[in-house]
Amino acid sequence: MADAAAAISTIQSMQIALQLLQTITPTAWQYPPQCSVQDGDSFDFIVVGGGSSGSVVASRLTENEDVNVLLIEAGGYPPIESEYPAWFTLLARSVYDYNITSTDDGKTAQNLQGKVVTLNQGKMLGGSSSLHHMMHTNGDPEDYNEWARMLNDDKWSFKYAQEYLKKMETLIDQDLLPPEDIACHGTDGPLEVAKDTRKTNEKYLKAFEELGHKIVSDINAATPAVGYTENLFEIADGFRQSSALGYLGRAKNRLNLCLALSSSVTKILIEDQKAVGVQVSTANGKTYKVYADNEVIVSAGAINSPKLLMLSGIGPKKHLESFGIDVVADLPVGQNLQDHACAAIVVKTDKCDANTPAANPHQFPAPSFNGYVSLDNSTTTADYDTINLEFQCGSSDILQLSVNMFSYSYDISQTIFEATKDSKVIFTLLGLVMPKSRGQVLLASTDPAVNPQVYTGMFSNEDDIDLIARAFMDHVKVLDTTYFKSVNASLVDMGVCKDAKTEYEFWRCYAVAMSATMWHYGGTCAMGKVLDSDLNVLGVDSLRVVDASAMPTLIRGKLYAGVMMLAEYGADIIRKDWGI
Ligand SMILES: Cc1cc2nc3c(=O)[nH]c(=O)nc-3n(C[C@H](O)[C@H](O)[C@H](O)COP(=O)(O)OP(=O)(O)OC[C@H]3O[C@@H](n4cnc5c(N)ncnc54)[C@H](O)[C@@H]3O)c2cc1C
Repeated sequence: MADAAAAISTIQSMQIALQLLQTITPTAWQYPPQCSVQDGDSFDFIVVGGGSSGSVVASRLTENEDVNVLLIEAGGYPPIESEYPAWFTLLARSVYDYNITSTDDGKTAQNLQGKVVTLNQGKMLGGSSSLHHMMHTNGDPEDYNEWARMLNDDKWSFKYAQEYLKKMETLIDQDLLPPEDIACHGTDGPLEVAKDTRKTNEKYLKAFEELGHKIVSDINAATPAVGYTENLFEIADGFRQSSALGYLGRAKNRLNLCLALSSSVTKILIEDQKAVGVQVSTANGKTYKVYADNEVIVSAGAINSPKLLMLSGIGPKKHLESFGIDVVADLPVGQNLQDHACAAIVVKTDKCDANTPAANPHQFPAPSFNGYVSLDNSTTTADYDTINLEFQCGSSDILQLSVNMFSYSYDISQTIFEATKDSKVIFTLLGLVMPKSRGQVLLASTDPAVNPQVYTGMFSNEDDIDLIARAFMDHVKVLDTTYFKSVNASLVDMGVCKDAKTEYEFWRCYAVAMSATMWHYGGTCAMGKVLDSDLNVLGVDSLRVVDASAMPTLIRGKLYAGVMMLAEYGADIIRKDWGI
């Protein structure tokens, strides 16, 4: 416990020291300057939230210099620790995070601190892309084809979505991939991505190959997206490539883009079922109203977008009425919350590598490889994925990750850390790529400063528990492969589920006991439920939602690339609708 408590206190001290550095805004030069906004000002478009999606929308709309856009962001410029890829742990639970936690359901997350999930979300320009973990995966082509089927609108099918997946990116270090993979990538988009290849991963990939898994050079080029692979990251020249850097960096000299930072939208102004503007509250206590001649676009993320809509009278009628909010549109806002539920295991070896160099802050903090696995022949798409990280003996990184990022309890974090004291370990996060469970976001108060209530709904669907148990049983077969046997690999005992009678029972219990988030929240203002397939809010004119909440389902990968595709596509739909 002593080490875990010390790790938290070290992180908190570093966060405070770095906050002081941020008072001179050392990173601001890379982004648009702030502009002065007056009560009553009007713009062609107002974008709420300068995060991953909002940066895309504001940047794409202002490519036309006849169009003026106000981008309103609750946070400020990203701090220096956001730029160094290895330092993301310092951003979790800091002033750059909304510090939203789930509601204790008495079943999941019971080995996380406070028995709740810490639902990190970036509160700064670039939003969650300024603090996330930078793994760049497109999901499976079938994910988008499924959206098209659900929405009865072919424009979301992969053949069109792929154009936007390519439009957003520039693949650098092309020599690390074969030509057929390169053809699946963009070459002049705002977001730079690169492959992270490390020699130490070879033995692990070989072990999974021995079990019959495919090893793929690039999961984004694989159809179906199944196999084991080293990762592509949104890291270029040693720095994080957030959407703010990529998209707003390009727009920093545009006079038609007005950026308001440290400003929270507290309400969407709606007259006669038409969004006409927004009400804003600034960090220094000013409030004002601004107006949109064309549209208001909400890009506040999968937790804050539904909150803002509900505060503005758009949401489930009964729920809004219970808070005395006048109902503008009765829609299932906040329902359908999805996340990639997961749980961690740690495998311990009898090895310690001598003379390991200090971690390079310009790289992802540990060698990593991911697996996307289909459990049986009845499905061609993946059922589960794993993120696998190798940590050296005595690594304090794994402790910080466990205690501050995953928020495992001090006891569990200490158990993990003890395991590394005399052995190299592999930390694996195993999750379901297409969970059936659903949660919900509800208002906790009519005060816009209060975080909403989030019920993750994790493992509320029995099929998810069955699937993840089988997935764990499948994954741990790797302990019987040549390499893992040669280093006497064994699972670290987390002290949970001692009463389980069978292996299947153990993993069912373990997955729930050790459940955590992959931070891939989506679906809370889904197309087909709250939005039409052009991202318009049903029953309210001149209002769209463009962010992770608009996704009808998650994608079978990490979420960001899919969200960016949706934002690129959304910006194009808006431009076409307005002929700009
Ligand atoms: C810790 C973490 C790790 C992750 N790792 C990965 C990964 O490795 N790979 C991957 O693909 N995905 C990852 N993700 C998921 C991915 O980052 C998100 O799905 C994606 O960034 C969401 O984009 P968004 O535009 O919906 O929301 P955000 O990027 O969160 O943007 C929302 C923005 O709106 C602002 N805002 C909110 N409310 C208001 C308001 N009322 N007024 C004004 N502004 C407001 C916020 O401050 C924020 O800037 C991770 C996410 C997290 C949190």
